[in-house]
Amino acid sequence: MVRVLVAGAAGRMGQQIVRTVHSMPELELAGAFEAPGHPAIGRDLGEVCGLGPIGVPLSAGLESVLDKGEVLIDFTFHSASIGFARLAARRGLAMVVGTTGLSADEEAELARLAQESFPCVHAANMAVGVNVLFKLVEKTARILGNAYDVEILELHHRLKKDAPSGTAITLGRMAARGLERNFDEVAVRERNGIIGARTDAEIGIQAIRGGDIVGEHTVYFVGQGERLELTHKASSRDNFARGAVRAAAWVKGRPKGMYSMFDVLGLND
Ligand SMILES: NC(=O)C1=CN([C@@H]2O[C@H](COP(=O)(O)OP(=O)(O)OC[C@H]3O[C@@H](n4cnc5c(N)ncnc54)[C@H](OP(=O)(O)O)[C@@H]3O)[C@@H](O)[C@H]2O)C=CC1
Ligand SMILES: O=C(O)C1=N[C@H](C(=O)O)C[C@H](O)C1
Repeated sequence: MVRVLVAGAAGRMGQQIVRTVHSMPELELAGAFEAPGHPAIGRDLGEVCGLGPIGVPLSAGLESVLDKGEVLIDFTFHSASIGFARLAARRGLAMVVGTTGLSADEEAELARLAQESFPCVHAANMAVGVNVLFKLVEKTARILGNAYDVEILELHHRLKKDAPSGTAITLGRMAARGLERNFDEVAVRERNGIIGARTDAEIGIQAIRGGDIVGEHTVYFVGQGERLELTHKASSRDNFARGAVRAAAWVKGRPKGMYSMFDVLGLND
């Protein structure tokens, strides 16, 4: 039995994770919370998530449920995730972090805290199909090489706060790895005005926002006279949540350190 805590449990991903954990007998929904002051605090979590009453209240803040759980699943907001990681580090609480939009400093702090104090799975996308796409993009970039321009397009719902998506950034990093380029040096995140010809090395990323698009990513390898497009389309949040819950079961009892979904899925070369 894995005792799971869910951060941001009234959010889009939080609700989906609650429903997924609730459906799995090998996992126990030990606690769930929103930030103090959230209007749903005190309500039955099952009511909040459309399950009907389950006898678990939505609590106020991680500290109020910290002692009840073994693994914290976090899909919230970059600054909140870092706060949770600091608390997890003090208690040795395992974490699954799906939150995107972390700054470079926050990414580094999360990695340092995990390496020093607790096991953590961190991935911009927990869907199996996207993690296969990450591998395909690295391999495709290595095969096609410098003769093909790499461009990435991502589409998400109108309420998404960060851009470009964490998945698009990871796709860029995988392409850069395959091409032996430094992604941070070659990434181009916006184009506007008289920008001149495209450079050979750049990897472009564009973001579209609208309606209720769950998440779509395409990597274009554009050559002379042909192009290859690799696309993933999510039509529900279920695959993200199932990946996160699989990671939670996997990470319990692991040595402290930072892990990815490649570790969880056995996709490391
Ligand atoms: N790795 C993956 O597979 C995926 C990652 N994501 C990422 O997950 C994150 C959340 O996405 P989504 O669910 O759509 O966003 P939502 O805004 O719907 O949910 C986030 C929830 O976290 C809450 N929250 C914010 N700060 C705190 C805090 N300090 N303590 C407790 N709860 C807090 C929010 O409350 P409030 O509304 O009051 O701010 C909200 O309920 C994003 O970064 C997104 O990119 C999304 C899908 C898949
Ligand atoms: O905010 C979202 O919705 C999503 N965010 C993740 C990201 O930024 O990559 C993953 C998924 O595409 C949905």
